[in-house]
Amino acid sequence: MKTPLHVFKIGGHVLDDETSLQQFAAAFARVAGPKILVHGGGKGASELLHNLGIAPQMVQGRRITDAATLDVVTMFYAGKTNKQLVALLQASSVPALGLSGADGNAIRASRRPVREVDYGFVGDLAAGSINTDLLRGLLNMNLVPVLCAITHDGAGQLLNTNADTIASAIAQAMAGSYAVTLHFCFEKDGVLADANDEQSVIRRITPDEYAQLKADGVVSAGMVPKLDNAFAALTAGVEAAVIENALKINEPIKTVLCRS
Ligand SMILES: Nc1ncnc2c1ncn2[C@@H]1O[C@H](COP(=O)(O)OP(=O)(O)O)[C@@H](O)[C@H]1O
Ligand SMILES: CC(=O)N[C@@H](CCC(=O)OP(=O)(O)O)C(=O)O
Repeated sequence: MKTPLHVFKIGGHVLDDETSLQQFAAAFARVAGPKILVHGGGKGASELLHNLGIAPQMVQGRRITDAATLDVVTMFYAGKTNKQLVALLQASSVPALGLSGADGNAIRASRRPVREVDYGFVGDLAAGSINTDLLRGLLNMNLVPVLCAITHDGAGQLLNTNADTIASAIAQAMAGSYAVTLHFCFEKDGVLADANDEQSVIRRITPDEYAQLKADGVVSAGMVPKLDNAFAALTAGVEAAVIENALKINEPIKTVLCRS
């Protein structure tokens, strides 16, 4: 029997609000057993870039990351956001250890090739990108790795990688030795059948139902890459994938994704 491992991802809206973050940290502390946390911060990064006079640019959910943008997001994700989150987790007695993908060679990426769009310093993850030995070693020391969206190419270049993709890649890579549950946490209680009705959580979704929800436009925007990443993880051997409210991770309300 494989040991259970919980891989959590939290995103922009929750990270933006200190009260929500404190509530998440307290709930996260109650999750038993080995766990890993991946965080984004895209919403705050866009606000900061805007304030610095750099126009944020997103194409298909990925940030066009020129050299100036890379500097800002590195300072923001690997600096302020990661360290503030680690401090709040420590305050909730979680033995958190903050890492970028460069630290301990945790996540190696390759710069996205220029095709129709030049994404700049955006990193894609291939098989073998995740340093599973490092993560296993940290978990065996009873530490909780807290990873941000900054990766590296192994030749000295930092890169910006979507945090949902990182969480899914970690879940898939760790599935060889753990029974992994992947949790995508955000500010709603799950995937909603009606975007205007917070009570309309769809409790389970199969791949066929997902295709229909996407075609009908019920699932759109940032939820599409989240569900694509979650279903990809299920196909690649992750035991379970859920979409849930970051403030209610220990409550039964959530969307559970099913293989069929
Ligand atoms: N059916 C749906 N149910 C819930 N959220 C949805 C749905 N379709 C689209 N969304 C949108 O997807 C967003 C989540 O994606 P995103 O903003 O990228 O999250 P994060 O920054 O947490 O990764 C929600 O805030 C919501 O606006
Ligand atoms: C390449 C790319 O798009 N990177 C993302 C990384 C942060 C992220 O994914 O944040 P959320 O999960 O909060 O959206 C970005 O800079 O927005």
